[in-house]
Amino acid sequence: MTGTDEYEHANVNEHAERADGDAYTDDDEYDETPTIPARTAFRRFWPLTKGLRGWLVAVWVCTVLSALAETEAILLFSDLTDHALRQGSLSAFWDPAVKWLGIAVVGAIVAYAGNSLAAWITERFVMRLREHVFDHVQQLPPHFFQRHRQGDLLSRLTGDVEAIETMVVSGLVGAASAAFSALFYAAAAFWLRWDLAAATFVLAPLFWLAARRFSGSIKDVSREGRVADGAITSVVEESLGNIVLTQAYDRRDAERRRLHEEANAWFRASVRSTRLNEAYEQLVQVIETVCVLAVIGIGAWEISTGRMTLGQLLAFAAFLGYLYPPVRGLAQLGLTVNAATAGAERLIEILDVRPAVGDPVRSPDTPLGRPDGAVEVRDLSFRYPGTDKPALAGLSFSVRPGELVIITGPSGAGKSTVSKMLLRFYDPDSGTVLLDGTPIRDFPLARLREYVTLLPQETLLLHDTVRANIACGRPGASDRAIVEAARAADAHDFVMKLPDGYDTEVDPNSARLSGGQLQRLAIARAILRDAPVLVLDEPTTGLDAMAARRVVRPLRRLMTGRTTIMITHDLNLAPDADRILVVDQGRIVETGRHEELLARGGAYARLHRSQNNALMDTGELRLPLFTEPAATAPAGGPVGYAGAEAYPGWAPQSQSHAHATPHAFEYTGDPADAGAHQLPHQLPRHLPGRFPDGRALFRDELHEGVQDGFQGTYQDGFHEGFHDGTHPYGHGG
Ligand SMILES: Nc1ncnc2c1ncn2[C@@H]1O[C@H](COP(=O)(O)OP(=O)(O)OP(=O)(O)O)[C@@H](O)[C@H]1O
Repeated sequence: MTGTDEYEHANVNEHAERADGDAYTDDDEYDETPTIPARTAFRRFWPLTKGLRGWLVAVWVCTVLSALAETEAILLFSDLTDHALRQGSLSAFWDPAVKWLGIAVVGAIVAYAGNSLAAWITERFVMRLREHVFDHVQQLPPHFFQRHRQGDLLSRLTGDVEAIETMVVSGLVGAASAAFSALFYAAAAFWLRWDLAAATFVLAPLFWLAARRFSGSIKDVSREGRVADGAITSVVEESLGNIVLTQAYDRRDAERRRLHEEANAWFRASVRSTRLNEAYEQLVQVIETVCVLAVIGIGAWEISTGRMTLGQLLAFAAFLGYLYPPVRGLAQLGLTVNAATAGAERLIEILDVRPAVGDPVRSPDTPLGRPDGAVEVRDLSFRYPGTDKPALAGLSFSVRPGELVIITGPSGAGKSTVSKMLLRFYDPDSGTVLLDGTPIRDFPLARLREYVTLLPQETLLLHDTVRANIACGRPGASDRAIVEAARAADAHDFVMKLPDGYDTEVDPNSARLSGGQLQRLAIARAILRDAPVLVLDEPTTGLDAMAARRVVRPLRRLMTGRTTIMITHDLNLAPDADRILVVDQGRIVETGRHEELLARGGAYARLHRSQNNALMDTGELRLPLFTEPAATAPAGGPVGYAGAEAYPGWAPQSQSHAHATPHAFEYTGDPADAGAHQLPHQLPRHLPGRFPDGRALFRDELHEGVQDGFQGTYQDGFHEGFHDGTHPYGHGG
């Protein structure tokens, strides 16, 4: 029994088993957390105790032994009173005293072992539960996070998780020990004087009535407390995240008021909760006093008639003294469990939100290898959960391997939704996305996202070193590969200027890096990932003209040789695209090349005009992405790159229908000496090569002027490298 075993199979997501198969969505229920009975909540989390249950039994055994030891000690006390104390005999003292001491020592050891074990089980359970909920939350669709306050989610993952522990583990252990103790003390009391014990137990239901009276209110107030706790965390989190707005607009008072309001709710719930618990405690004290007085009264009468000794009465009173705490504990436990149910409800609410997508149920008939990158979107329609308006309505397009397709259109047209479909953040309501002819639903999610890389609008950073931030593109990448990727992304120079170079810690709010630098780190990460399909969501948005200019070259290196779908408002890159799709209201309204669309004078021409009036000149962005064939290529061969086969070992790979030019050159010679063959320098720049092992080679021109290349300083040349950051044969140039 290791504690971690088996539990992975525990099914806490009970909704998966629901007979009616209802898919919970979080649309309507999140506003008001559903009320769940304690028993249902307990059953829901019980599976997480798998592998810990043996230890729970061990704790119970310790509890039983410890209760037995206490019982025996009380009986010895009665013996001492009647024989040693009343008769004043020292010789009658030693025997029971030694026994008592022995029992006390054994009892202490057992109690220590039991309590330590209980703490271990408790913390293990909390850890599992937190990981389980965290894991689940990480699979939830993007709109879940847009709609829910992060602070509240944090509070659910911390406070509510701990609350559930008091219900499942501590609750169970507490209930068992209280029940065993109560049973032993009651049995001992009956054994001493059954009639006296029976008279006392007549009053026991009073405890139960008192607990019942309070439990509902305590659950309500706990729920209010948990909600207020989430709200406080949210306000603090949001306020700190918006500190610039707060300071720039002097919103300190407004933020303080917001915190005060939430803190007030917490304050009221907290005070009410303490008052209720205290009232319950005091009521129970009074009930106990009534019981004790009843025993002393009956006892006095019994002693006066000679039917009872003083030692027996004292032992009896001691049993009652021991008996009440567990009885009270049992009733109190009901209250604690009820309070914990409020936390459980909040976690179950999250656990019931289903991930929008999952891995394919059965593996495809043919194994899915690395695709070439042909993307086909067929008749895609999609509505975000909880909305009436479709975000996509019958959208279709296809992209051949290596092509660049730009998706543009007005705000809210559905462009980013297309990127979410390509990465399968959501499945469409109808239609399909195919990658190399295979529906993307048939790819395991992890595999799909390895083949289709997203460069999102906002640059996402881990709170870690620069090295780790690049390496997360391909976990396990060598340092050399990381540095090469950073070089290809034009990030190496600025990284080296950071205080600790690649070991400099950065974080999402780091002021250390500019927007353009962050974007270049993201490009390095994507280069390292080396996926055949790239989805770029507004890669230059938010950057000023200079910064945008600096990311163009690394972006080109990234895009070369990959299928690229670029979502952008920025039409400066449009002349380079093999095809432009203009999207509006979830449909494609125009498609064609830049010049054709401009000549047509339709939606695209209007968009282009409005942008040109609005945008600053971004100069270099207008450079064509793929330069025209080099004049030096020998003539007389296939269309576009005539005579390319004249270069030993290399042949043109595929051709764009738009340009009738190859997208790449493929090494067709002996794989054994692939590394020894450079792409012939006469071949046009920007065209990638591919080696038989599938690794793509990029080639591009260097900056004008002097720049650090792979192995030295270059001037007006070009260099080559593998997209995975390794370098085949030194450098070109
Ligand atoms: N999480 C969401 N929940 C509900 N509706 C959404 C959600 N995200 C987007 N939408 C809606 O879907 C439609 C398409 O949104 P999308 O983000 O794809 O547009 P876009 O073309 O990328 O816009 P922009 O250029 O402003 O980024 C819009 O009407 C938008 O309001």
